[in-house]
Amino acid sequence: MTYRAAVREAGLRAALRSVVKREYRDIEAVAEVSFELRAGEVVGFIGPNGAGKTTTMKILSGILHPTVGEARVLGFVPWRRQHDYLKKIALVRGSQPIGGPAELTVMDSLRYQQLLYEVSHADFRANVAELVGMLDLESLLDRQVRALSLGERMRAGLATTLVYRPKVLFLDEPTLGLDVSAAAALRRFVAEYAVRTGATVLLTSHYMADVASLCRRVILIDRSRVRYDGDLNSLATTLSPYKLIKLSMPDRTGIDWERFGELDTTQDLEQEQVSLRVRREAVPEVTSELLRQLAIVDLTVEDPPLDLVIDQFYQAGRR
Ligand SMILES: Nc1ncnc2c1ncn2[C@@H]1O[C@H](COP(=O)(O)OP(=O)(O)OP(=O)(O)O)[C@@H](O)[C@H]1O
Repeated sequence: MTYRAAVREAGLRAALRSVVKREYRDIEAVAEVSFELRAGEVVGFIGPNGAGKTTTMKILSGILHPTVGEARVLGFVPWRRQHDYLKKIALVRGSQPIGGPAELTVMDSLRYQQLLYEVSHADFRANVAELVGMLDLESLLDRQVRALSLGERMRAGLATTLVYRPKVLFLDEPTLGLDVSAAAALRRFVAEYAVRTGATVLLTSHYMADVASLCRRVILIDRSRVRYDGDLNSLATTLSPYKLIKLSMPDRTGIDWERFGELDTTQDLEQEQVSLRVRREAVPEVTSELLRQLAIVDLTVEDPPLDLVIDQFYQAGRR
């Protein structure tokens, strides 16, 4: 997907000139992105700002027509926007949690969706009852959408989107701006919804907690290309050549840590702890040297935290 974006220099003169003669620049948003999801999978789609995640979601949900390339979801070409397709999928964006007129109450918004998506009365009643329970919406049903808080809007938005039971869900930063407990509640809801309905979910989020709690598989894109597609647990092994050796010892004076590895200062450690970054292949040898030479009380070898690994990966891509 290449966007054609209008550009101009700063200043009033350039602004006036651009009214007569517009200049454009091509922006390649999604280039080498290719993947396949199995029905019922919940997959994390992660990447730094501007990587092309939202553009991919918009293509797959039929909002954007890509400049080149192919996509099929449930056998449909998304950008043909066939009614039968749109009834089976949903795009939920954390930045715009709920659509439709903001003057409506939450219940009216649900009914509006019922008409739009032709949900039978029986299905509507059953789905609303289930969603109201799962999302704790009872007290919000008679409230106007415009007067809801961000977290409440997200819950109401999920209910209005899911009331027609889409089979494929595109969740674009669903926890954006939510507090810790609202984000955790949303994660629980998505996990439970996916299990109950067998929906396929593609989720973008900058919070690794979302991805780690919901997805076994992640697709990592950077600068419009897929850089990793696989098991979340293997991500650290693939992206980072280092492990962390954490050790506890009461007396740490006069030790030249550089002989063993690189001191890692990114972690919150207890007073007696030290964390060393050591290349994976050197871990057995360094560990035995540490134990032989120093009076260590406790030693563990860990993969670096995923957030850190991913951040380092993003930083490396910027250089
Ligand atoms: N409507 C548009 N016109 C021109 N360029 C666009 C448009 N929308 C997005 N882009 C550009 O396309 C690239 C990918 O944007 P996209 O929104 O898909 O990224 P993202 O991975 O979702 O980022 P973020 O994490 O910041 O939401 C960026 O360089 C962005 O500036």
